[in-house]
Amino acid sequence: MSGLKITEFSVHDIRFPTNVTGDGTDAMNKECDYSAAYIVLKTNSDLKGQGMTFTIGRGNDIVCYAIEQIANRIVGKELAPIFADMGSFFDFLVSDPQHRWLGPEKGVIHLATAAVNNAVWDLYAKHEKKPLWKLIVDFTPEEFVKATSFRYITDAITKEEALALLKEKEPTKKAREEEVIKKGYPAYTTSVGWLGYSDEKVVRLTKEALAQGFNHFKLKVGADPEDDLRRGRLIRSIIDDKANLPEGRVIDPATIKGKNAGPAGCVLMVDANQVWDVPQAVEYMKKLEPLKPWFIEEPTAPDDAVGHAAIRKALKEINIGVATGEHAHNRMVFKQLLQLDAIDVCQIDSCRVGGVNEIMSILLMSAKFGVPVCPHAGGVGLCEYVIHLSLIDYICVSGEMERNVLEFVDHLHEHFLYPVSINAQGRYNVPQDPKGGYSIEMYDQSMADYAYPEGSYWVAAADAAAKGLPPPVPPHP
Ligand SMILES: C[C@H](O)[C@@H](O)[C@@H](O)[C@H](O)C(=O)O
Ligand SMILES: [Mg+2]
Repeated sequence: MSGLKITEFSVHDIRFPTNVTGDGTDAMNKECDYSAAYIVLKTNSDLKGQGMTFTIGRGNDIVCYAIEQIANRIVGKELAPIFADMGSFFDFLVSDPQHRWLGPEKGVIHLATAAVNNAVWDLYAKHEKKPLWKLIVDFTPEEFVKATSFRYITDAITKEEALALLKEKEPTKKAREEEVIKKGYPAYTTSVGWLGYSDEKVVRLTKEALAQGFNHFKLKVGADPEDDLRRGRLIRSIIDDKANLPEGRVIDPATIKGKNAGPAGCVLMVDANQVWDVPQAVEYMKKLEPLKPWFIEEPTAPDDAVGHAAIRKALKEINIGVATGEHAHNRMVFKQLLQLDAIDVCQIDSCRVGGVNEIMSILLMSAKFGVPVCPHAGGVGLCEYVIHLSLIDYICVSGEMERNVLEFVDHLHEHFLYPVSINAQGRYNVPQDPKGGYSIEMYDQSMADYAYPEGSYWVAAADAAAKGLPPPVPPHP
């Protein structure tokens, strides 16, 4: 590898018109075009690294500009010393005082950091000819700790504690790797219950998801309690009826323990996307108690760790848990959520925090505090990313899988060269292609068609708008 260098990069504003079909909508985000602020890192060899962060449309260009500014700092850098010390590389990425002033480690600048950092991890994995998860799973505990970001979290977990935790899991790693390759990783679906879907669509998609093997379903709530109850009861009426289970389907009790599962072994979760104040969240969730959800996700402002703790305490008496994390912008927010006993489920986002190194910190803290990690994946490319992170969590860090569920949304996978897939038991297959890296490479054609505003789709949409016609509906396989 001697002499391998980053020589240049290109940044792409790619937007998919999910708003046309209402995909991805929730009580806070009633319109959204799933978008990727995407970077391709080039080297003085054939090797390329791809990375992205997720936005919901407008504003993707602002993130792209920030990505350019961060990527400028790594052009010309040799890769051997970076790969040998990814922890120091992360510190370098977040330590430019001018960029740091814009965060630190939050907001647009941190989203951009994630895209660049994830692209370097992708390069590293491809260079080693391993999928990203396997690259990290093959680290020694010492290498794992070296690549993790510990700044500002040593009051929650020290390097020594992390090392001890990883060493304890080390002897049984191989067995877990074999098991998950055979069985797949547990998943749940959100794409049955987007807020903008009609009741008919919710019913149809719930039946389809059940037939596909899912037994965990998430519904968007928070716009109107009567609507939520009606939609939730519709879903419950399908998933609680044993007759609807696919033939021969047996649900493992370990996957549903303590989750308010219904008589057919199915679990419902609800997600409010931050619409409530703390007391409102408690009052509203009391109204939704008949739905018996396992948890309420994002009940209030994502930075409010104390507020989440208060909601969790209040909802304990009606046996509803609290989940959050998709908008928790760095490891320090997760630290506080864990230290305050504020969450039952930790929902990391692969590109809202600064990329893989920071995820490793959060996985370690969650394992120490005994909180399951169920990553957020409602967006474009996020499912492709997070399966790698859940595998790292299971094989190296927590050693637990059946209590966990990884979010799955069935949108836009056709644009990726190494898309995720779900097996007949409703579980994620393990990505195995040695060329796939962090699974985020997009087809050139997709990047060209959906580039904003010059891609063929957006030109056609602008033409339609000029003629007063509705936007074209993109083909879905
Ligand atoms: C706007 C997005 O689709 C969100 O609704 C989505 O990420 C969601 O919160 C989720 O949990 O998947
Ligand atoms: Mg959510």
